[in-house]
Amino acid sequence: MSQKMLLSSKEMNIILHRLACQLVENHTTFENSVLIGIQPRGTFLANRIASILKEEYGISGVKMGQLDITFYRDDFRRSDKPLEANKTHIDFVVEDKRVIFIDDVLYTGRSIRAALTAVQSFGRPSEIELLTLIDRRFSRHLPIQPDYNGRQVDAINEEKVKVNWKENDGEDAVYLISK
Ligand SMILES: O=P(O)(O)OC[C@H]1O[C@H](OP(=O)(O)OP(=O)(O)O)[C@H](O)[C@@H]1O
Ligand SMILES: O=c1cc[nH]c(=O)[nH]1
Repeated sequence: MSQKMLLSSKEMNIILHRLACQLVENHTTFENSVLIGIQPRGTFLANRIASILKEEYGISGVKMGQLDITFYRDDFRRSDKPLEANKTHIDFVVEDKRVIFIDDVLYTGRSIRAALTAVQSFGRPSEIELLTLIDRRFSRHLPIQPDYNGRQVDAINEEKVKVNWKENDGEDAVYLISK
């Protein structure tokens, strides 16, 4: 196995600030907008974006949720590894809200397809956008694209993009892992 760094901590930081800035451009005060991190790894990105909104733009109290999609995946019965469900925590209704899904990597699009189904239990949003740190373009199985994206990555199916977060993995970095 070999790994190559795609983004350093410094580069990630620049991208995170740009993504937060693009959100502010579109959502201004976030009065009617909510952030939903896709479990598990999208929640780290959602927390970082929320911190930047607060620290850089003074936008605090943005509604934040975490959505687990495990049992909404179309391939969950095919999984050969034990399923590990995470917590869904959405303590607000999404009815008529502008929802922003946040995930670290967009690959086939199946996780986001599952999230679109899962979120319906919490109401009918007026719109749903997608923010991702890494878009593995040319790998999609479904017509799903990010509205806000950090970096496009071209990788073959045998490779994996791994996003590390300081609070979980001890460092901020993105790696391309070849098996
Ligand atoms: O567009 P997709 O093909 O659905 O891939 C994207 C998803 O893949 C990753 O999670 P994964 O299910 O690989 O879990 P893990 O890497 O945290 O084990 C990542 O955090 C995204 O949620
Ligand atoms: O490269 C990939 C593909 C799916 N999910 C990841 O986290 N990385």
